[in-house]
Amino acid sequence: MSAPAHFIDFIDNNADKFIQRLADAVAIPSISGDASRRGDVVKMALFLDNQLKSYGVETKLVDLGEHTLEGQQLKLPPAILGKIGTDPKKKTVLIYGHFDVQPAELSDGWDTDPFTLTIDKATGRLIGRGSSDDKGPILGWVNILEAHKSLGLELPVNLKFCFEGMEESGSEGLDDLIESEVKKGKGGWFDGVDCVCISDNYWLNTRTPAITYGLRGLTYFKLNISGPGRDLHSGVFGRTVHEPMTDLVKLMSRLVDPDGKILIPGVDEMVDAPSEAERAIYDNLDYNIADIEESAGSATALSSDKATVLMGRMRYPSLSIHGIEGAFHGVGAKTVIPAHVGGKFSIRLVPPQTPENINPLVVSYLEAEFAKLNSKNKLDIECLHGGKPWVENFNHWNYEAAKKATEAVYKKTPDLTREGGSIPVTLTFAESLGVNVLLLPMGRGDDGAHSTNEKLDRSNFIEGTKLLGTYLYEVAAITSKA
Ligand SMILES: NCC(=O)N[C@@H](Cc1c[nH]cn1)C(=O)O
Ligand SMILES: [Zn+2]
Ligand SMILES: [Zn+2]
Repeated sequence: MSAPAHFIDFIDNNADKFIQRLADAVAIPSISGDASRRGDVVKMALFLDNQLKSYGVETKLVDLGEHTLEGQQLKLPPAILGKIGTDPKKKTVLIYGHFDVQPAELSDGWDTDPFTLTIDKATGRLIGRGSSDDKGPILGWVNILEAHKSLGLELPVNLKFCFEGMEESGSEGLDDLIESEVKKGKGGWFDGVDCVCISDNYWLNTRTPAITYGLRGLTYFKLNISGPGRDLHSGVFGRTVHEPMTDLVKLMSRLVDPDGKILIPGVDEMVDAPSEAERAIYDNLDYNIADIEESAGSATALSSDKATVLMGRMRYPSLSIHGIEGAFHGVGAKTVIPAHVGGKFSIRLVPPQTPENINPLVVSYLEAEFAKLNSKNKLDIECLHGGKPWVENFNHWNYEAAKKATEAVYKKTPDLTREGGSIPVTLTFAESLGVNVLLLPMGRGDDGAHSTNEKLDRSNFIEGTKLLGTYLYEVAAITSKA
């Protein structure tokens, strides 16, 4: 059962309206990691809830409690649970997405205001924070609902939705919600779910659609080093007191080599080398070094061997240094010794690594390295958040449906990929619901998620909406034969 032609036509004929809806969503700066933007994350939840309701979805906003951010006690933004259709003869597909975004400032190097969707007519790029990660994909589902309601067309499957506003900040509160719904059994929100579909990642390149069966996990650290009672004049106190920034830079330099090797004993060693057969998977993906260098915007790939680069992203851990809170970073030449600095880094994890088995290695290594500095400053190691990696069985009708839908819409066989990023809730869905989980990306490898000038190509938004809709029809078709 392929998607009806009038559904496909509706998507084409309403493309400009869908892009306006994306512009309205991008205009809400729903940055979950910024306490001053918490009201905007809630505003975005209400915007999305309203859209879902207007196309016939029964929803509930779930209070996830409170958390501490930037020293403030804040209410977590609500999660949105939704459902439409209860036909026992149909499969039930659970859709997950997130409506929060990463921080973005014009001064980071954006060419346009990050929270005004800018349409580049020449390239078809829809530029704005969240366009690809993840407002475009979640609005793809809304577009599908609108099409079915407007056309008086029955959905081919029952749908349940779980949308959250804290994904970019560790999905706080969501695991507890899912687990408490699952515990309710028959009456629980996720009762009857047959499979899960998540659209929150990217193709490998700019040409070939992808289906994704793995994600890396994450553990995120902040190393706080403090000493002097206040910021000091470097002319008065330089070579006079232990400097927190000097200690921190030394410690951070001992985490990872420039070639990506992780220096914390036991971390890289936990992961087996690939077999010949596994290596062949990476050799055969439609990908070349030029793709990574084009999307990175620089000819700086760690190797000229494509399988090595791909495995570095998909099946090995990586350690990245993100920034230093409290360090002088303004214009000019301020001669300050910062009194407190907080160095941030994270490790992307792959099976069998988890925050539980990796964090003790990180903490004991850093404590030992700090002791070697003989500094009188104080070190405090904070783990900000974490999540486990996930790898799925792709020999399943859920993946078959996604492959057929991709072939129908894009006339291409999709790449089967593992993703370097993390979506902590994926494993929770897989384990607590016991059903197959699939990632079906909408955007391209050069979208620049989390970066400056994030974009979603117009064609990916429109064809991607058709893809997600067609996938639902293929789920219905495949499972009705089984
Ligand atoms: N599109 C998924 C995504 O970007 N996930 C984030 C999750 C995260 C964790 N901490 C901060 N963000 C990712 O960085 O992979
Ligand atoms: Zn995302
Ligand atoms: Zn993201």
